[in-house]
Amino acid sequence: MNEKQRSILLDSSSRFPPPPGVKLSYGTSGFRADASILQSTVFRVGILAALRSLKTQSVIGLMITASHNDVSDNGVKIADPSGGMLSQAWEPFADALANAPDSLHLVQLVDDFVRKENIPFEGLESAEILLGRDTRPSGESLLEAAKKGINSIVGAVAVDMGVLTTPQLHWMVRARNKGMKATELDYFDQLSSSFSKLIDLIPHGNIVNTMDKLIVDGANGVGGEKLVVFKKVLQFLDLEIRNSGKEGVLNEEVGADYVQKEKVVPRGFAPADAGMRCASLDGDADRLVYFSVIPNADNRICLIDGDKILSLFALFIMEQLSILNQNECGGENNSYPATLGVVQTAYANGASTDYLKHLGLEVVFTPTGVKYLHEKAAEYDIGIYFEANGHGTILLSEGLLHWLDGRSSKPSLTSKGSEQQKAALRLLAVSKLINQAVGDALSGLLLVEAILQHMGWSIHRWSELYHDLPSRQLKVKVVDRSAVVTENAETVVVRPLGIQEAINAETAKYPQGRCFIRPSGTEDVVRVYAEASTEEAAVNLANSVARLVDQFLGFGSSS
Ligand SMILES: CC(=O)N[C@H]1[C@@H](OP(=O)(O)O)O[C@H](CO)[C@@H](O)[C@@H]1O
Ligand SMILES: [Mg+2]
Repeated sequence: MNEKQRSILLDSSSRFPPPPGVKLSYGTSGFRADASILQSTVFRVGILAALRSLKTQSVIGLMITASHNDVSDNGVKIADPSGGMLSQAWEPFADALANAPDSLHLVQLVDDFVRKENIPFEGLESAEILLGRDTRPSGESLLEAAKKGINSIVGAVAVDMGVLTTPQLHWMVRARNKGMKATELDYFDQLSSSFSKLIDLIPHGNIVNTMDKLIVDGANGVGGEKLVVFKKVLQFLDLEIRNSGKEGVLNEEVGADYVQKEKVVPRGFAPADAGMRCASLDGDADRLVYFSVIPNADNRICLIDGDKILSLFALFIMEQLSILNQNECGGENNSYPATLGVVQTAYANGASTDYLKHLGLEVVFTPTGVKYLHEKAAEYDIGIYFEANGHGTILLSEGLLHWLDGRSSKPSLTSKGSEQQKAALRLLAVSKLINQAVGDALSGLLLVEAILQHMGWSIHRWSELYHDLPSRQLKVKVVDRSAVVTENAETVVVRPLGIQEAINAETAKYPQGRCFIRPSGTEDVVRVYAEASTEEAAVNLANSVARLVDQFLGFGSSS
């Protein structure tokens, strides 16, 4: 770093001192905290984004959001050139940068890192960072802090894309780096045209849902706002949007996280909605769950979570692959040996995993956090990943897409051949509809709707694919959640010593019992997940393991 660059950085960073006594970590999905303490962190992530852009010589994204967390929280994360999450190799630097005690340390850190990573840094190179934020009131001033961070690196340019869903920003970064058009209009165009394509390709006689409207809970956030705009250009789908943010508080008793964890109707929905097809987005619209209100059941819902969305997607993909694999009139088999895999986390309901395995699918597990699931799914020609909370997508390999392109344009004289052409066209449309960068509630919703219409299924038919095992999730406040160390995709606790044995002993008391704990990466809590054969058993198991967590790690413990 030359003297001029060093003094610009020193000067600007001295205006963003870190809050005293706060230690932040990049976590499951970027930095998150109460918005009032994030100015310095976001400024520094601006610097990081500029360095990442210089290093990769590509467009980088910076998103300001705290997703499903309280409206008073906020957060910041980076989208890499592919549109995916920041490379995990850079996370330790992100942590060090966020926690540098003053500007001198910060400049030294940047200098060392630039040298170690060989980042071109002569002030001649350019860097471009797309900025987005959700609807949180703190977003605007945090975005200004990010711009200041970016501008303190010579040659780096910040482009404010305004209020966006998280997946929109990731999509734009990916599109820009592929040399494609990348405005919000382009995003809506691509989604609506691929959705229409899938509807066009529906076999005759299957259409049952077209007249039947879908009611969406927008979590009072950006997803609701965007859907109101999108609805105007969207064909073949009757949408009613509630909790679109005009009134009501972001994520307060609304949204996918609330619906999935509490399993009750969100605000804005009533017993009169019983039987309707409903969906919930989270605060930044990267999660999607479906539900239907159970009649006369005290606000309880029938939840269709990420696991069941995954199952629906898997069935559709398998159907298309099986059509493509049929020999055309006994001719040579020119099918593509596509690998298909599904990726889940320990939060996946055990019944879903059994169901998927029963279908003959390869099911693998990773730790919580899309960065892990995405990486694993990318190992397959078609990788489908979902967290139970509704965050997920389908990745299709370049090799497969190339083959499908050829297959879809090959003229065919036989009916089987034309069926195969249609299957290829469907998979190509899926690859355009479903966000290849990150899980996306809007594109996921359209794919669900297209598949339900393709299958001719109601929400109830879909829900009956399998029955979830009763489950319960709890949060426990502890002295230091980093004292919990897990392995085996978070299913086994290795620290503190002895707690895993105690959890095992509790779990063994319950038929079909399964239970694990892990430190949250987005909140200052330890999470407990329990599953068992009855509702009561799942609740009891979760409660007794929560007590164990409190004994080992709580404020009355000796740790
Ligand atoms: C149990 C649960 O829902 N965990 C969520 C939550 O992470 P935690 O590390 O559990 O706080 O937020 C992440 C980011 O949205 C999401 O990827 C993850 O699935
Ligand atoms: Mg989210």
